[in-house]
Amino acid sequence: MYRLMICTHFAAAHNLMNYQGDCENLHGHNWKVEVTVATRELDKAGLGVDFKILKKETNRILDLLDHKYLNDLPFFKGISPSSENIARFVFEELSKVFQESVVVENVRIWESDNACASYSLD
Ligand SMILES: Nc1nc2c(c(=O)[nH]1)N=C([C@H](O)[C@H](O)COP(=O)(O)OP(=O)(O)OP(=O)(O)O)CN2
Ligand SMILES: [Zn+2]
Repeated sequence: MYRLMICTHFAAAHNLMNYQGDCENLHGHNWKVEVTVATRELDKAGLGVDFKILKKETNRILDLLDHKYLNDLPFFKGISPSSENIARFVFEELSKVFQESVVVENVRIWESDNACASYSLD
Protein backbone atom coordinates (compact mmCIF):
# COMPACT_ATOMS: atom_id res chain seq x y z
CA MET A 1 0.00 0.00 0.00
CA TYR A 2 1.22 3.48 -0.82
CA ARG A 3 0.33 6.34 1.49
CA LEU A 4 0.48 9.95 0.42
CA MET A 5 0.08 13.03 2.56
CA ILE A 6 -0.36 16.70 1.76
CA CYS A 7 -0.47 19.68 4.10
CA THR A 8 -2.44 22.82 3.55
CA HIS A 9 -4.24 25.41 5.64
CA PHE A 10 -7.15 27.76 6.02
CA ALA A 11 -8.17 30.61 8.31
CA ALA A 12 -11.60 31.05 9.83
CA ALA A 13 -13.60 32.21 12.83
CA HIS A 14 -15.74 30.07 15.11
CA ASN A 15 -17.09 29.64 18.57
CA LEU A 16 -17.61 26.29 20.24
CA MET A 17 -21.19 25.37 21.08
CA ASN A 18 -22.17 23.89 24.44
CA TYR A 19 -18.76 24.83 25.82
CA GLN A 20 -18.10 26.78 28.96
CA GLY A 21 -14.95 28.84 28.75
CA ASP A 22 -13.09 31.22 26.46
CA CYS A 23 -13.78 29.18 23.36
CA GLU A 24 -17.53 29.79 23.54
CA ASN A 25 -16.67 33.35 22.43
CA LEU A 26 -16.01 34.32 18.82
CA HIS A 27 -12.35 33.80 17.91
CA GLY A 28 -10.26 32.56 15.01
CA HIS A 29 -7.53 30.13 14.03
CA ASN A 30 -5.13 29.45 11.23
CA TRP A 31 -5.86 25.75 10.92
CA LYS A 32 -3.28 23.46 9.36
CA VAL A 33 -4.77 20.51 7.48
CA GLU A 34 -3.06 17.19 6.76
CA VAL A 35 -4.72 14.74 4.39
CA THR A 36 -3.56 11.13 4.00
CA VAL A 37 -4.75 8.91 1.16
CA ALA A 38 -3.84 5.31 0.37
CA THR A 39 -3.65 3.46 -2.93
CA ARG A 40 -2.37 0.09 -4.11
CA GLU A 41 -1.85 1.23 -7.67
CA LEU A 42 0.50 3.65 -9.35
CA ASP A 43 -0.03 5.29 -12.72
CA LYS A 44 2.50 5.20 -15.54
CA ALA A 45 4.30 8.17 -14.01
CA GLY A 46 4.71 6.21 -10.76
CA LEU A 47 2.17 8.35 -8.89
CA GLY A 48 -0.56 7.14 -6.56
CA VAL A 49 -2.33 10.47 -7.00
CA ASP A 50 -0.66 13.60 -8.28
CA PHE A 51 0.04 15.78 -5.20
CA LYS A 52 -1.14 18.73 -7.29
CA ILE A 53 -4.58 17.12 -7.68
CA LEU A 54 -4.76 16.13 -4.03
CA LYS A 55 -3.91 19.70 -2.97
CA LYS A 56 -6.30 21.21 -5.49
CA GLU A 57 -9.24 19.05 -4.39
CA THR A 58 -8.49 19.61 -0.71
CA ASN A 59 -8.18 23.36 -1.21
CA ARG A 60 -11.44 23.40 -3.15
CA ILE A 61 -13.13 22.02 -0.02
CA LEU A 62 -11.21 24.33 2.31
CA ASP A 63 -12.32 27.31 0.22
CA LEU A 64 -15.81 26.60 1.60
CA LEU A 65 -14.36 27.32 5.08
CA ASP A 66 -11.64 29.87 4.40
CA HIS A 67 -12.28 33.31 5.92
CA LYS A 68 -15.78 32.26 6.97
CA TYR A 69 -17.62 32.19 10.27
CA LEU A 70 -17.89 28.42 10.53
CA ASN A 71 -20.96 28.37 12.79
CA ASP A 72 -22.98 29.98 9.97
CA LEU A 73 -22.19 27.30 7.37
CA PRO A 74 -24.84 24.67 6.55
CA PHE A 75 -22.64 21.72 7.60
CA PHE A 76 -22.20 23.18 11.09
CA LYS A 77 -25.82 24.05 11.74
CA GLY A 78 -26.40 22.47 15.14
CA ILE A 79 -22.87 21.00 15.12
CA SER A 80 -20.06 22.60 17.09
CA PRO A 81 -17.27 23.57 14.66
CA SER A 82 -14.52 21.90 16.67
CA SER A 83 -11.36 20.61 15.02
CA GLU A 84 -12.89 17.12 15.27
CA ASN A 85 -15.98 18.13 13.31
CA ILE A 86 -13.93 20.12 10.78
CA ALA A 87 -11.81 17.00 10.22
CA ARG A 88 -14.96 14.93 9.62
CA PHE A 89 -16.33 17.53 7.19
CA VAL A 90 -13.11 17.57 5.11
CA PHE A 91 -12.87 13.76 5.25
CA GLU A 92 -16.45 13.24 4.02
CA GLU A 93 -16.22 15.85 1.26
CA LEU A 94 -12.86 14.60 0.00
CA SER A 95 -14.02 10.98 0.07
CA LYS A 96 -16.62 11.90 -2.58
CA VAL A 97 -13.90 13.01 -5.01
CA PHE A 98 -11.76 9.97 -5.72
CA GLN A 99 -12.39 6.61 -7.40
CA GLU A 100 -12.34 3.43 -5.32
CA SER A 101 -8.62 2.89 -5.91
CA VAL A 102 -7.76 5.99 -3.85
CA VAL A 103 -8.98 5.87 -0.26
CA VAL A 104 -9.00 8.89 2.00
CA GLU A 105 -7.57 7.44 5.22
CA ASN A 106 -7.17 10.34 7.56
CA VAL A 107 -7.71 14.06 7.89
CA ARG A 108 -5.83 15.79 10.69
CA ILE A 109 -6.64 19.34 11.71
CA TRP A 110 -4.09 21.34 13.69
CA GLU A 111 -5.76 24.16 15.59
CA SER A 112 -2.44 25.38 16.95
CA ASP A 113 1.18 24.20 16.96
CA ASN A 114 0.43 21.83 19.82
CA ALA A 115 -3.17 20.64 19.44
CA CYS A 116 -4.78 18.60 16.67
CA ALA A 117 -7.73 16.30 16.00
CA SER A 118 -8.13 13.76 13.23
CA TYR A 119 -10.91 11.76 11.62
CA SER A 120 -10.65 8.40 9.89
CA LEU A 121 -13.01 5.50 9.25
CA ASP A 122 -11.51 3.19 11.91
N1 LIG B 1 -10.86 18.55 21.57
C1 LIG B 1 -10.93 19.87 21.30
N2 LIG B 1 -10.71 20.73 22.26
C2 LIG B 1 -10.79 22.05 22.00
C3 LIG B 1 -11.07 22.49 20.71
C4 LIG B 1 -11.32 21.54 19.69
O1 LIG B 1 -11.60 21.88 18.53
N3 LIG B 1 -11.23 20.24 20.03
N4 LIG B 1 -11.12 23.80 20.47
C5 LIG B 1 -10.90 24.71 21.39
C6 LIG B 1 -11.01 26.16 21.04
O2 LIG B 1 -11.25 26.29 19.66
C7 LIG B 1 -9.87 27.08 21.45
O3 LIG B 1 -9.70 28.14 20.53
C8 LIG B 1 -8.57 26.46 21.63
O4 LIG B 1 -8.29 26.62 22.96
P1 LIG B 1 -6.88 26.29 23.58
O5 LIG B 1 -6.45 24.92 23.24
O6 LIG B 1 -6.99 26.67 24.99
O7 LIG B 1 -5.99 27.26 22.75
P2 LIG B 1 -4.96 28.29 23.29
O8 LIG B 1 -4.41 28.99 22.11
O9 LIG B 1 -5.60 29.15 24.33
O10 LIG B 1 -3.90 27.32 23.89
P3 LIG B 1 -2.85 27.57 25.02
O11 LIG B 1 -1.88 26.44 24.82
O12 LIG B 1 -3.60 27.48 26.30
O13 LIG B 1 -2.27 28.92 24.76
C9 LIG B 1 -10.66 24.32 22.78
N5 LIG B 1 -10.58 22.93 22.99
ZN1 LIG C 1 -11.19 27.78 18.54
